[in-house]
Amino acid sequence: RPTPSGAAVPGRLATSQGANKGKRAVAAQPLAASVVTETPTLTPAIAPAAPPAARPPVVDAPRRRGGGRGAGEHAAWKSVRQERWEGALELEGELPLWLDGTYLRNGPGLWNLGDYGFRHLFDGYATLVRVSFRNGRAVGAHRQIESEAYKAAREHGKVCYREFSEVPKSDSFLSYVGQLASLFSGSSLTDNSNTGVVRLGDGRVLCLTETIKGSIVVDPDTLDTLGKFEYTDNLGGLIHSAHPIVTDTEFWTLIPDLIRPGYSVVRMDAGTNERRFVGRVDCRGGPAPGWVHSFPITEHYVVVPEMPLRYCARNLLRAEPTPLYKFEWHLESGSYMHVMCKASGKVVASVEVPPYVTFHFINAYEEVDEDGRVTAIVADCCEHNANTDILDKLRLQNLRSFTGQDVLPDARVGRFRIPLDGTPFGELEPALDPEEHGRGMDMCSINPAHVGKEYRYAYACGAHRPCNFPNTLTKIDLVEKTAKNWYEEGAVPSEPYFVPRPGAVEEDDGVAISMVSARDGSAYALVLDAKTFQEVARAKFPYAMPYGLHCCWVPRNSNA
Ligand SMILES: CC1=C(/C=C/C(C)=C\C=C\C(C)=C\C=C\C=C(C)\C=C\C=O)C(C)(C)CCC1
Ligand SMILES: [Fe+2]
Repeated sequence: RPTPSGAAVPGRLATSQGANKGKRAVAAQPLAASVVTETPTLTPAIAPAAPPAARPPVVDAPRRRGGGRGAGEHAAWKSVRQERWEGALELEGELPLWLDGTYLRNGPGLWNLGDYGFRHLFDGYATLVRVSFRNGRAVGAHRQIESEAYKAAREHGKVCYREFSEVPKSDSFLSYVGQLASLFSGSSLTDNSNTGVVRLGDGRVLCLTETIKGSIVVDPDTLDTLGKFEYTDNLGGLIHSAHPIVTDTEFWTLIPDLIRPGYSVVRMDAGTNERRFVGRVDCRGGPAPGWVHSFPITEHYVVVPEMPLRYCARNLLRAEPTPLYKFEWHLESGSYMHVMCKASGKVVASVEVPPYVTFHFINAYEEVDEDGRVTAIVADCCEHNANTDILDKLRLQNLRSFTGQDVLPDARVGRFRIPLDGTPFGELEPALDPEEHGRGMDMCSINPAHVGKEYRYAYACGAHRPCNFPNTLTKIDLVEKTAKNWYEEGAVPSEPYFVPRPGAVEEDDGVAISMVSARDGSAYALVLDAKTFQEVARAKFPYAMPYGLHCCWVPRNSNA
């Protein structure tokens, strides 16, 4: 049956009123077509195109379908059960009236193809969630992003592109040869943009992953997939950082060079699709660049991390996942931090630092002496104690089998100090006692007005132990070196996203919004007062919502 998007998905239509029957639900404005397109319980989240007998043999033994309703499995790790939904959300508490705009959250929400369950959290097809706030009310929605990878999987009932740990299974030697060829061209890599979502300075909203082809433009109101974001330059490359730094006027990103190990630092003006080359950083260690999921900038510099967890072209080609997926650990190669001047593209510092593992930089800023000269760069990140175990812990099987044992590896706020005076070494120390946030630390945000500048507060996910995944929200005070924590038994909260109050002067004047998947299968957008870190409201979805990664905020009429 066609859904409003035209996609054929098995299921039934129900109005949001039906879904919310008997509850105190208030619509922000009349919703013409508020629909649930739901798949019946325990049927595939995506219908296979052909009956199993007609499908080519599967090389890998199919894993038991994850995402079932098995007791003990948390809803955070189960595939979203509908292709799309929109409706008014039931409110508990009072939303601030100034909160006027749309919170968007991206993430890998669909980990099943028929009976086949994906392995890793990062493999899932992208699910975009929206919560629009207006006049103290909230309307929610979600929708699958229509990447080529997702559309092909839906059509053929199998993985057709190379995901984080999943690869297409060849059914013949010829198709294997074809796959190898497509791999070298990059065309077999996924465009499943399941990682970040950013609002560009010109108002376009982009969903992103680490492949350049996985930059997809979406409509923040309808959640329609509008098409590929085509970069009109000739910079090439297959992968980039999943987290560009975006301001009202520009977009900075890093493009790793896997052939001649290094990174291109590039910049794109708002309103254009053309990235411009700013400069190149050569790697100090080998055999490949370190993984750059994110990086920080300051007012005048771009910080380029080179960690010993490095890309591995061979692992990109492998049919079965290796222990570190597309990466390899090269402790002997050293760990480095490089600093490039934004204006000249020159590398002004390149220092060796203690080994580290990070996905997410929090922020960076310049340290100046009494004459106003920049003497060092301070860069903070969510650091996993130089331990790659976290990648294995994020396998779905591990996430779904929490037995009460404390298995989440320790993490901290790692603070780098990179001197600009030619000293060959930089420092890496915890910015505060990690016990303050339960030794869990990832998925961070800060007040956007402080990007690249001195700052005091960061919002992130921390831990209340024992746990197998970050299960608290934490507000870090980097001056007092303390944390305020939010915790609810059985809750799996996603990145707390800071939204400033319009006109705010103080850094923490605003709210932190997080989507929470609760143990009882419910899900809600939690709004915390960023100053006190106390709950002000929750807007409840009438169905379970899987875990998601990153968010952005689109203020109302920001483009008018
Ligand atoms: C890495 C490559 C690819 C895919 C990357 C994807 C899909 C996502 C990466 C997401 C990350 C690193 C998220 C980190 C989350 C950390 C958490 C929740 C930590 C919690 C710990 O306490 C492609 C697209 C397959 C291409 C090759 C490289
Ligand atoms: Fe990320």
